[in-house]
Amino acid sequence: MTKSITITRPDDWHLHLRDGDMLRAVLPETARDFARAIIMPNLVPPVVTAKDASAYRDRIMGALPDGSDFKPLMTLYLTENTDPDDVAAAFHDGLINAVKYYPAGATTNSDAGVSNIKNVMPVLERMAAIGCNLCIHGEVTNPEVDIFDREAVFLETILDPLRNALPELRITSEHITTKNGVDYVKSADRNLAASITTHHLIINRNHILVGGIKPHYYCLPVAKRETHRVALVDAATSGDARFFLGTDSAPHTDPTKENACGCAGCFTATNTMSCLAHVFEAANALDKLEKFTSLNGPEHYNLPVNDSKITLVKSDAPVVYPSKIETADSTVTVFDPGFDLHWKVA
Ligand SMILES: NC(=O)N[C@@H](CC(=O)O)C(=O)O
Ligand SMILES: [Zn+2]
Ligand SMILES: [Zn+2]
Repeated sequence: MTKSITITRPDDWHLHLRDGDMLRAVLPETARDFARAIIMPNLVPPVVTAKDASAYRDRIMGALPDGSDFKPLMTLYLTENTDPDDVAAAFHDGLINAVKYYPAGATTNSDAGVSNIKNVMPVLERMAAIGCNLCIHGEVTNPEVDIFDREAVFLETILDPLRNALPELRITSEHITTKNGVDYVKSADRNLAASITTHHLIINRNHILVGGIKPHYYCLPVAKRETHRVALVDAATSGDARFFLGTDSAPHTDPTKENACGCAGCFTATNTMSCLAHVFEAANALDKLEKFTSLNGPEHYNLPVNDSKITLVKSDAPVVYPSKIETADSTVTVFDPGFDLHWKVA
């Protein structure tokens, strides 16, 4: 039996495209299904100034497949030396849609991030005044805090005090992985939303660790126990406007993942819409998929909804997609949900 669903073309509110050969390899995977994406600035060196963002946007546009109308939404990487005037000018010019806060040392290429939030308050105050969104990787880095508790501790010790100090600041709590994150976002009546990844709707920590270590399921924030995954699915499929898709598709080459000190990141760009249709159908919530992938994000970012549509078709035979994509020097493994996928973008 064939089933289909037509929805507004989706956007990805958290995406890593990298640069150079990797950019050229992964960009078509997102541009195929998505109209826009918020582009993460954690390159080496990071995208810190308006000038950096403008040059990076040009490189992305140069790597787009012919005829693609995909639009990258640029961000700046917040450092303790970020100039509020540079951020304000970039936002007013429409060059950037958000600024990204990485706690120093929390994740891939975050060393230039924030060590003490006090040192970035002038930038955050300016962003609150002009309506520029702050995207946050919400994990503390204190070595004493257990890695599975780092998100919950961040909410209590950094995010909540920040929101009390600057209630006008618009914030995206990115890639939330816990029921604590869901509940915290639900408790906010304005200026706070959360992105949820594709893989955190599918895997829990057992998938990473049971029966041998699975490097391609290792990402940050690390997947938590099943009760948290269920809370994320409930939030994503609820239709609540405060939750939307940010895939956090984060390509690393196979040798850097399958390594004694493997990199964090799951590459989901290739099969994200197939995975999401599966998850939403299993939750009896296919009618909420469009809100999660296409409507709630633009509302939070004060952007128009896309006018084009996509159709997802369900077939009896499993969808065939590559298990790896090629880059100039290596391969990148595509996220394996662990079950057959039957939905596909037509
Ligand atoms: N999510 C990840 O595990 N990795 C991301 C960084 C990030 O989003 O934290 C990356 O850049 O590889
Ligand atoms: Zn992150
Ligand atoms: Zn990310």
